[in-house]
Amino acid sequence: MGTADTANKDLTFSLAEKKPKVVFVLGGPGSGKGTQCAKIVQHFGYTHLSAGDLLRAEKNSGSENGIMIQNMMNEGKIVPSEVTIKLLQKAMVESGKDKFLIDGFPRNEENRAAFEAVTKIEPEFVLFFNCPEEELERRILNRNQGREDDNIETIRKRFKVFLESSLPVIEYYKAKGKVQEIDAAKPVEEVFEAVKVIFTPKVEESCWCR
Ligand SMILES: Nc1ncnc2c1ncn2[C@@H]1O[C@H](COP(=O)(O)OP(=O)(O)OP(=O)(O)O)[C@@H](O)[C@H]1O
Ligand SMILES: Nc1ccn([C@@H]2O[C@H](COP(=O)(O)O)[C@@H](O)[C@H]2O)c(=O)n1
Ligand SMILES: [Mg+2]
Repeated sequence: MGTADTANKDLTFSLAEKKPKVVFVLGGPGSGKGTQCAKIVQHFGYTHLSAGDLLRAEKNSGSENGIMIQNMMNEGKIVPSEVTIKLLQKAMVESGKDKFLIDGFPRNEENRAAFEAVTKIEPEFVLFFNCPEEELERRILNRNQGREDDNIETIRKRFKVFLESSLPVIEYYKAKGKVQEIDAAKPVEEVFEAVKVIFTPKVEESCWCR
């Protein structure tokens, strides 16, 4: 067995031991996943891992996959799961934490099935930020963070990929009763009020009767 295979097995083993709590955060490009994750981190102590940010960092690190990642991102396409899952596993283990918001993953059926097969982790639930395309387009074109894929041509490709490949994943988790859907077209603070309700531990009704 090569050193890379051994390293991957070690990552898988470390994660399986920890049994981390995972929430998948999904929604169209520009729906506010990153914005709301930052707030959830502050209020509820999760660790935020954005698959897109990890891929951008990997691309910028000069890795052997750098050119492939850049080409896929510029086309709004989804990078093979093997690459993204390794980055996620490494980030989870290296963080030393056990409560994660995994933002922008799984983006397609391949991502979903491979993550489950490799890590054996089932998400606690899926947070889905639902927002109309015109609003997504407006937000991304105003984002100004220097992202190469924030141009109208790539935005439209990303939105098409979202409809064709990512929505079916959301439907898969809906059928399992795991989706918490939020109206993400509202202002940031209003969206976060709805998010807080989901993350705030529920007080059992029976507690009030005692
Ligand atoms: N509820 C909101 N109302 C208006 N603007 C918002 C809202 N939420 C986020 N934004 C703005 O929209 C832009 C996109 O937000 P953000 O980066 O959080 O989205 P994202 O879902 O992570 O996008 P991507 O999938 O492209 O990474 C940012 O400029 C952000 O400030
Ligand atoms: N699971 C994923 C997530 C992202 N990508 C690629 O990164 C781009 C940007 O993602 P954001 O979440 O930061 O918008 C995305 O368009 C994909 O090209 C991926 O391949 N797999
Ligand atoms: Mg983001």
